[in-house]
Amino acid sequence: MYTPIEKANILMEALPYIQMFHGKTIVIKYGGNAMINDDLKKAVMNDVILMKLVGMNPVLVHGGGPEISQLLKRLDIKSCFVNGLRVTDEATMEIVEMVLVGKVNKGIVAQINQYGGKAVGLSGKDGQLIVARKQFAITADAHGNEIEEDIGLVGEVEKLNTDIIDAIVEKGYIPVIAPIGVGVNGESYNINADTVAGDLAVALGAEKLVLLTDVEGIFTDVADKSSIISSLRSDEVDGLIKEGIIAGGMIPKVQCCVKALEGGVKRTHIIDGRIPHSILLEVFTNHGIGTMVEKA
Ligand SMILES: Nc1ncnc2c1ncn2[C@@H]1O[C@H](COP(=O)(O)OP(=O)(O)O)[C@@H](O)[C@H]1O
Ligand SMILES: CC(=O)N[C@@H](CCC(=O)OP(=O)(O)O)C(=O)O
Repeated sequence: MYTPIEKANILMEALPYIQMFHGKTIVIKYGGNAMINDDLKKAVMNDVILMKLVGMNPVLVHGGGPEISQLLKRLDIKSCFVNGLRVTDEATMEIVEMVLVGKVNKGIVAQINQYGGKAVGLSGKDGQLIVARKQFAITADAHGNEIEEDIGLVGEVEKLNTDIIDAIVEKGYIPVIAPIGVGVNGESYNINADTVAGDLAVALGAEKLVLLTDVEGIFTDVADKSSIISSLRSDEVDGLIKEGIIAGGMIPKVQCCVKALEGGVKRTHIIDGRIPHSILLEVFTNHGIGTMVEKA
């Protein structure tokens, strides 16, 4: 148990961070276990509500890959990934949009509102927020030559029209964004949620980008928990990828941090969404958690 003075000191630790981030935008990519476990879910929602109430502007971008895969399985549609991106034909796109926009997005919005926050859900179609174009996956043919592989309705961000976010934030709401893009002919595109979060952080001139994941952060040896890298410079990233130290799903995450830093975002963090209130610990305390990726 803490004494009253210890409790007061803990609260005071947050003051410089509240001052530093007052009026500033913080983009949070919400995904992984923190989206499945009820207690973790509640902790994330309350962290975001707290940030908003002390004058920060949190913007939540959510994933939902596991929920999409679950429904596809129930419908007997196979999930297939190339470079971590879901191959998306028309039938899959319909499910992706139903799950992300209809279910996940509205679920998050309802929960934030239930806990006393004010949230508005958007997909990339609302206010033409995320204009997208088709993305090809870069793979290799049998001779090792680089080729562009058609992965269907997977998109990349072409343009972000952030007016709708500005309007919502100005009215005191927390924007909750599903990573669905809209093409020039009104067609839907499936976009990786980390990518949307990174691009949006740049477009909004965010102070911070926080990516929640299911590991403690970036390790030099994934098998050795003591090898966590607490701070990484953006010019070290390519070398770690080439050496195979950063691999798999961590590659797009760290690359999206680098892109965000190059686009002017001050700080980017990859943190463990399995820790209750990990966002609070990162934003409001002296001992940030996970891995911070900073500009070289
Ligand atoms: N150097 C590394 N440090 C930490 N995780 C790594 C590293 N290299 C590869 N990974 C893998 O990346 C995974 C995180 O990516 P991913 O599973 O796509 O996350 P999410 O589901 O949160 O989007 C980790 O679970 C881990 O298996
Ligand atoms: C193109 C692509 O792969 N899109 C992702 C979109 C959801 C997502 O990114 O969810 P997570 O963050 O939970 O992985 C998908 O279809 O799974």
